[in-house]
Amino acid sequence: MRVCVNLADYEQAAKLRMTKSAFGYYAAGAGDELTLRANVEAFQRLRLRPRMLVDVTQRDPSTTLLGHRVPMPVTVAPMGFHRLAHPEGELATVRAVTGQGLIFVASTMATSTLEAIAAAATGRLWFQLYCFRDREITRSLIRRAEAAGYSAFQLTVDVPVLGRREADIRNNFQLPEDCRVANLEPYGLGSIRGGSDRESSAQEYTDRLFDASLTWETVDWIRSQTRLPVMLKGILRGDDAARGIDHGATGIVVSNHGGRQLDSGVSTFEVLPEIVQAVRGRVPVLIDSGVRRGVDVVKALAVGASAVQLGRPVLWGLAVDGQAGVERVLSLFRMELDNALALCGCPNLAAIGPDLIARRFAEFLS
Ligand SMILES: Cc1cc2nc3c(=O)[nH]c(=O)nc-3n(C[C@H](O)[C@H](O)[C@H](O)COP(=O)(O)O)c2cc1C
Ligand SMILES: CC(C)CC(=O)C(=O)O
Repeated sequence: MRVCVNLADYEQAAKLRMTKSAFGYYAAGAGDELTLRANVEAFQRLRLRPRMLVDVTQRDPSTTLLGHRVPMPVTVAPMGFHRLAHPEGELATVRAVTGQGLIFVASTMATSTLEAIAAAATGRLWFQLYCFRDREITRSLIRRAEAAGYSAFQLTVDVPVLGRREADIRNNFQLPEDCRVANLEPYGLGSIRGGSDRESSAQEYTDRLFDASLTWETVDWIRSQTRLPVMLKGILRGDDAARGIDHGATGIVVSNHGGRQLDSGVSTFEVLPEIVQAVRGRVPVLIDSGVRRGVDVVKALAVGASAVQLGRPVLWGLAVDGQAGVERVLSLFRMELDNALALCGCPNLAAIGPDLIARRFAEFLS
């Protein structure tokens, strides 16, 4: 096998190892995948103005997120069904992520229970919450996550219904028999199979069970159920971010679900300035969707984000080599970040500021 030297190489290597249906589920965006592509392109378009003649022999990319010290401003985004990539699924991922001191965000749709993930972890965990029509299920998930030691929630607000992921429809995506929605098993909802043979079973499952009537009142209700911090994941507008803070959100995750929901929706990086401005430093702003290079972290922080969340590349590492594959993906990413910091003249994250951002030539002339 060719050596993987960046995260894109891991995607190619993972594709060779996975079934068409599983790879399609991980890789796909909604519709024409316009937003999926725009996410990566938005990061790529921004150019940086590196600062010279700064002593960068000592470099420290560490930071604090919700009161917890982390070695770099990167968390692993919540993603469902890790066992499609590797038999050890989320357990391998969480060992790799927390082993490097990073925060793992466990998905409601994990193929290991949140309790088993917590038992395998050696560090900080957050729990991603989907709100079910049956509020008792949602309440029970909150209780279980608290009891298992998770320290914050990310409430996902961008899935009132699932986006149309056409790869899944074409492949009639089903979870294999040995992959279960483990957290939902106690409520008799562990299987994602069946439905129409022209649809994705994930679509059928979410249509049946997820609460499409989610509103700001639901955010209040979730907050009333827990004393833990609740971040809102899936915010794409400054006014929604400000409103979220009014409703007690303790963090904003700028996300379009990796281009899997509204196709033609804005890329996350292009709306980051608007959201940073609306938040005014009151809570941390995280960004995901399209982060593929260490230098993207510098770009996000220069615009005012506190951290990024890494999505699909972690699954590619898992598919290629289980825990070791995830460790290697994270190490590569960290090396890229370290290199970018040094070359920008930033010995630490405090040195990253808006002055690093190059204005476009057209703006120069106007
Ligand atoms: C295979 C897959 C499964 C996902 N499952 C969830 C999920 O269960 N809950 C959630 O809030 N977001 C989910 N997401 C969205 C991610 O949390 C994140 O927003 C996205 O992957 C970031 O984009 P990127 O993959 O381009 O880095 C999923 C994404 C992928 C690719
Ligand atoms: C089954 C889905 C709801 C999981 C998810 O969030 C996704 O596939 O993007």
